[in-house]
Amino acid sequence: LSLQVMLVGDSGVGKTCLLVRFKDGAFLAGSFISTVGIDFRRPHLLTSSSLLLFQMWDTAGQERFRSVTHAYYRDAHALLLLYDVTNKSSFDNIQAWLTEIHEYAQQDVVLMLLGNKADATHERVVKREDGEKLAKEFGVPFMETSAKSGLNVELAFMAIAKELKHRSMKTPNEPKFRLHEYVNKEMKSSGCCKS
Ligand SMILES: Nc1nc2c(ncn2[C@@H]2O[C@H](COP(=O)(O)OP(=O)(O)OP(=O)(O)O)[C@@H](O)[C@H]2O)c(=O)[nH]1
Repeated sequence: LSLQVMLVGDSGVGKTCLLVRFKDGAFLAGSFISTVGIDFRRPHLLTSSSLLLFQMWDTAGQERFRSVTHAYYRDAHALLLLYDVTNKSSFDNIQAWLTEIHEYAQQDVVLMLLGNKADATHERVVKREDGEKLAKEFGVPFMETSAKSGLNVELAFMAIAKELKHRSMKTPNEPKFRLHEYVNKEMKSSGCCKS
């Protein structure tokens, strides 16, 4: 099963880093090299019952590459929409990203909202509750992630994979996979004080 997954969101929110963390288990520290146009990677994920091949499209967040990325939305099975919890405008732009997604992506595209850089406690300006609220408003699953610490990275990709796998099987007797419930159950809190 080959799944086309696209990472979208403002420039600098950590799309490339999240993908590298998932693929190689490493964090790209230091200088920030902005993605030009679109970057293709092919990691795979082993679930309990099968090997899932991901085709990952790491898109450029910069405005000047938007027309390039629009062309790819149509083929995406899933979209990971990222904002940066240390950057308010990346959060404020989520609505605009959602409008764009509705315009260009397939109607049944699997969508998940991710608040990245959850490790950056001191620089945080967007509260987790704000992310949760926005996600609820738009009916999309949400979690905070960190490409730096690895928080929820595997889980985000695994949740997407499970959802897509269930959709592709189309076996009527199989209980429906509930992405929201799975995410809520499995999600690790990034907060210090939640029990
Ligand atoms: N603290 C922290 N920094 C991060 C995290 N993820 C990414 N960064 C930093 O944020 C900067 C931008 O990361 P990228 O992954 O290149 O951002 P991008 O979204 O791919 O940007 P474009 O390619 O321009 O769209 C880099 O300096 C990273 O080191 C994270 O989870 N925590």
